[in-house]
Amino acid sequence: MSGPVIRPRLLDSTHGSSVQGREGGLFGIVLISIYTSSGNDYHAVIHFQTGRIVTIAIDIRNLSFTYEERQVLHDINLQVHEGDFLGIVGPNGSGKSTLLKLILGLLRPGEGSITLFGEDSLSFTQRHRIGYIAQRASSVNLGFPATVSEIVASGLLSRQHFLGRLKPVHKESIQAAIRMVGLAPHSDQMLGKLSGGQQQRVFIARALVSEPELMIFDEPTAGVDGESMERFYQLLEDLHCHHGKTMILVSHDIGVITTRVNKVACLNRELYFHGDNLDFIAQQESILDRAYRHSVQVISHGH
Ligand SMILES: Nc1ncnc2c1ncn2[C@@H]1O[C@H](COP(=O)(O)OP(=O)(O)OP(=O)(O)O)[C@@H](O)[C@H]1O
Repeated sequence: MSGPVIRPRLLDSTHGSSVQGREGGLFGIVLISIYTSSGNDYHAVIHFQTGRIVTIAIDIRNLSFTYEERQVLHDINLQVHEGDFLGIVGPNGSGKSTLLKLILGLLRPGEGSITLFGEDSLSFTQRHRIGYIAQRASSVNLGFPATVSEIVASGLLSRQHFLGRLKPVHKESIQAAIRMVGLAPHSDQMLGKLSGGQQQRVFIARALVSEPELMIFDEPTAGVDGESMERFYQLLEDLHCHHGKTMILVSHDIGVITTRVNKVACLNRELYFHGDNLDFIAQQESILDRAYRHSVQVISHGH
């Protein structure tokens, strides 16, 4: 039998890593901790079926958060594994965006901790590993006079590149990101001339250009028409299945959550469910009933 595949960034021999194992017993997974001489403590899981070691991209432990005097997140424990496509669902005001802001290091946890690829979220320095796509309408001024290529190029700023000094390799990355989202014929067009669905894909290309491993989408289809939405979800599936991206998608649309993602988290201040989408579907009624406190209105578009 061939041994587990160990990804180089997980076990960096220059750090003199060692691996300790502990049987988890759940779903044929062994939890391991990898201690490095640099002091990082990476957590990972070994999947017996595939023999792969999978990094825990996000590790949220005992997280609580309060705005002024109002607690909006209480004792959240959640792990996102490399390769997950996690859908986060919950009613209005249930803390979904707040959770994303905490993951992105924009807010400080009141209690508990968030670890991104083994580093504390507040001191995380490898921002290019995470792509964030906000709600389209609120993210930029759509009248801003810039072409698709220029908007996508701005995604390289997080890696300290400057537009005037783009090297051929960066220009190729920009065009590759534009091709990936199917907008090659529009690369020189002004953003404001594109449809809502196309504009959304420009923002995805902007996030893709720094080659993130983890992509986070906050209500990405708000204001996007049905046909564009279908194309948009096909793109997400492609990024997940064929480009190996780890994905988090916040959506009110429970129909999308259950059919497009492979993991679901149901949030309303507390975490009411976290697990496989098929398990969520099987228990959906009782989970939503508890989480939405009997005021549930399930929006399903039957994708
Ligand atoms: N900066 C802030 N200061 C005070 N309260 C806030 C702030 N931001 C959000 N809140 C409150 O915290 C709660 C959670 O908000 P959050 O935006 O995280 O929820 P959400 O689940 O993303 O909601 P929606 O689905 O409507 O976007 C809400 O009651 C909101 O009014």
